[in-house]
Amino acid sequence: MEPGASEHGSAASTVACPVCALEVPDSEINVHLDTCLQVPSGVTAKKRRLSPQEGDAPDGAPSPGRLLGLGGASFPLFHKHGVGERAPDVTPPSSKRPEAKQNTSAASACEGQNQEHFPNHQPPSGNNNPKDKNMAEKLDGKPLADRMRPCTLGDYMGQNKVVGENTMLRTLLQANDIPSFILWGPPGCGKTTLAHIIAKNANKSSTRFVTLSATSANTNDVREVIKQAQNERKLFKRKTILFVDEIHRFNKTQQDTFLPHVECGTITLIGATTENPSFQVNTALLSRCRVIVLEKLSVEAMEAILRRAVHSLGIQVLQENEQAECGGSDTSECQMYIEAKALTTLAHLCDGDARTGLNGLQLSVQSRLASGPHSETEGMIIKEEHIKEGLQRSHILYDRAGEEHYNCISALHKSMRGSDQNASLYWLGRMLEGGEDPLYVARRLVRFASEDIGLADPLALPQAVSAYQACHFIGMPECDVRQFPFAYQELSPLSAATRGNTGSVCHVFGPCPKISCSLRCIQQGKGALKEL
Ligand SMILES: Nc1ncnc2c1ncn2[C@@H]1O[C@H](COP(=O)(O)OP(=O)(O)OP(=O)(O)O)[C@@H](O)[C@H]1O
Ligand SMILES: [Zn+2]
Repeated sequence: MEPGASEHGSAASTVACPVCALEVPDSEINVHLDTCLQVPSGVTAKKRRLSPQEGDAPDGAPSPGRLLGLGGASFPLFHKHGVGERAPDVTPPSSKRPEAKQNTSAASACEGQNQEHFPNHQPPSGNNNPKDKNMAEKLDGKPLADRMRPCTLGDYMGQNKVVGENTMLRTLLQANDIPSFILWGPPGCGKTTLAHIIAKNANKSSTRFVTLSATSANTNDVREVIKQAQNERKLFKRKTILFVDEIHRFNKTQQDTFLPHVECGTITLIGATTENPSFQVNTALLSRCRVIVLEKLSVEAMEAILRRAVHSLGIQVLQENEQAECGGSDTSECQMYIEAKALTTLAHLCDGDARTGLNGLQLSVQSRLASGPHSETEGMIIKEEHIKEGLQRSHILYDRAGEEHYNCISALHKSMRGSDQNASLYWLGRMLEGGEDPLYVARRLVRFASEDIGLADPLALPQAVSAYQACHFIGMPECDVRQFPFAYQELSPLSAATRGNTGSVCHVFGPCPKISCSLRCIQQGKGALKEL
């Protein structure tokens, strides 16, 4: 049957789908097309002929025709179009479509912030308090970090150098004049979140927002997006912003695909990467995009993010001298509290990674809820120890093969050069905890002994070399205890001595020689020397 032409009287209000040729009621064609166009390319024509109802996945499950969005939410490809204004797709529908990778709206993650959107689910058994049930419902389903993803720059904490008042990026965003740029920063510092905010606030009638993740997309997906972008520009005068998460995962050839299209403005590219773009992104692409560096979130920003989450869960922050009170005589009124100190500790421990912080909070709350009924006279309190338990060990960013590997060894070298015992101990601990090869660090110590101490103490080099050998013989995990810090213990005072500073660190490891303990103390700002 010819598309759109129907001779049957009864079919006057139906129209043939240009994709699968199925007759669909006029009013449902847009919905049908959304489903029909996005059936994975491998699906046979027979399967394509499903009616929209049949094609839909069962309640709650993402249908095959839907594209996975950030954080697991799903969006139809033409999400932005209202049914009435929906534009027909001009690309051949049979061509391969990106499956489960692309997403044209980043907006819906923000829905999660409203409590109504929390899915219904049974709370853990063993606790029948209705208030707690409510809390458990809020915490079930999507991870808290994803649910708390801010939608406005107002809720976006920290990163003032990049998006603070009067910064260039902020001004451009406010003017809806978005340049191509690459966001570079450690995990959980808000790269994806910033892209979400841009998507949410972009002028919908003039801008289309598409998301790809380089972890799952391939060159064909990129070409597809570019083809659509060209059509959108030609036919509807809409520009396309393409957000590519983890852009460093694309190899140089794949990155080349973007070049001419960024150059001529068919797409505005926003890339996000945790790796140094100078090494991982094509120079040609770099010259077309500004690199914007996001920093690890500060402890203050982390606290603000955590407080916002705590507030949204209805948990009250308990100051040091405050007494937790049950809201009423009825247990159902019982309030959950979190110690202010616990929040601060969490903010310190997550090392500027908001995702880790929020997920740590979620875990502590959930485990507190699951621990069963609590006292009827006292509210339920999340204490520092619960937080620590939730995080298990201090979260430290380390990447043996990437950027952090060089950052940390450089920091260790420089702290030793500066005779800063706590700092060098911290960096050493951080590397060993992160799984670094101890011999790599020991080799650096040898270099340090010859370069930085040199003839000021001729014994430095033999000591460093014997430390290297000791590590070589013993290996991890034993060199975590005494053996390995030995190298540090020997060298740092030597460095101190060469600078006329006679500080000794022999007692640094004190009664607890485990480097991980010292690390934790330093991270919490206590200082290993004082603590142990
Ligand atoms: N600046 C911020 N303000 C408020 N919340 C933030 C901020 N940065 C991150 N978050 C929270 O942390 C979560 C993770 O952040 P996001 O996904 O943006 O990290 P990312 O930098 O893209 O990390 P990755 O490189 O691992 O993808 C978000 O869902 C959000 O809840
Ligand atoms: Zn169809």
